[in-house]
Amino acid sequence: MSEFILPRPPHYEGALLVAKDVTMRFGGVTAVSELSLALPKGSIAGVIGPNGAGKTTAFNVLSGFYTPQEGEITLDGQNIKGLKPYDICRRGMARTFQNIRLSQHMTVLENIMVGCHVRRHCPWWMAPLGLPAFYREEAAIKEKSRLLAERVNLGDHLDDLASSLPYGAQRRLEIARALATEPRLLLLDEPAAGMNPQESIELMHFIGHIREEFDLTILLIEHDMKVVMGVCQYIWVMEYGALIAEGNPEDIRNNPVVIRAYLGEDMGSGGMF
Ligand SMILES: Nc1ncnc2c1ncn2[C@@H]1O[C@H](COP(=O)(O)OP(=O)(O)OP(=O)(O)O)[C@@H](O)[C@H]1O
Repeated sequence: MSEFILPRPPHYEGALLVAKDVTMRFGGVTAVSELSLALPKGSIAGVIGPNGAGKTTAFNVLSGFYTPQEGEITLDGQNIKGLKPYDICRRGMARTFQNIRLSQHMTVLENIMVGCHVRRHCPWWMAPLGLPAFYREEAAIKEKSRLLAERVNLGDHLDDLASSLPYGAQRRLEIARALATEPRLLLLDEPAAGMNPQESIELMHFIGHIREEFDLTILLIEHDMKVVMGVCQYIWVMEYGALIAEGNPEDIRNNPVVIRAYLGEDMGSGGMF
């Protein structure tokens, strides 16, 4: 019997996001190597791997921040490789960042409103003309943003600067801004980073709830294995840019190749899964 569970051929049927043989190089460094994955609609899935495995680069490639040298990427059957992040966002993919990228000098409400502008119908030049349609839409955007702020427990902080929020709240604000773009697919890059154990548990419930409420498919990168194992139905494992394993949390937890990849980082298998 084989010692480990090899990555399976992706099941493209019913997948919202598909990557086929995607390779991304930076000069001599191959950050992502022949990555293939198919993310089923409505699922919550994770990408894990040791530091430098290529996870964030994979997210940057999937969301249009980098164009890979090789491979194909489709969202709901449509090619998105080579499109700009804004266009990919308009097609229904939103994301958060490993290093929080909020407009720190803007308020909570303003940050969420920025996300809403992706779906704005009235062009900016209507504003100086004082056209009522523009102001009606602006009011609707404000109301939608207020409701989203409430949804992420920031309803009492609408006028606070993003920079004044604690770390965990900034992460929730990033998620609210992503939700404001009305995504079908949400990519979360290390959503539990910097959170204490109680906040991480709340985050797991929150991710499950927003998936239901907003009819989302969610792909996340996470180092906190309790969060990954608790919330993901399916997991891809990367090492040195390539997939080394995939499967449900049980498969991954017991996969010697995965344990070895992490042991190589001195993380130990006992406590981590
Ligand atoms: N813009 C870049 N230019 C050159 N090399 C890069 C660039 N971005 C990433 N890399 C390299 O690609 C490899 C993968 O990095 P990446 O940040 O994607 O890993 P990661 O799995 O997200 O790591 P971590 O868990 O530490 O965030 C690393 O060797 C990194 O140094």
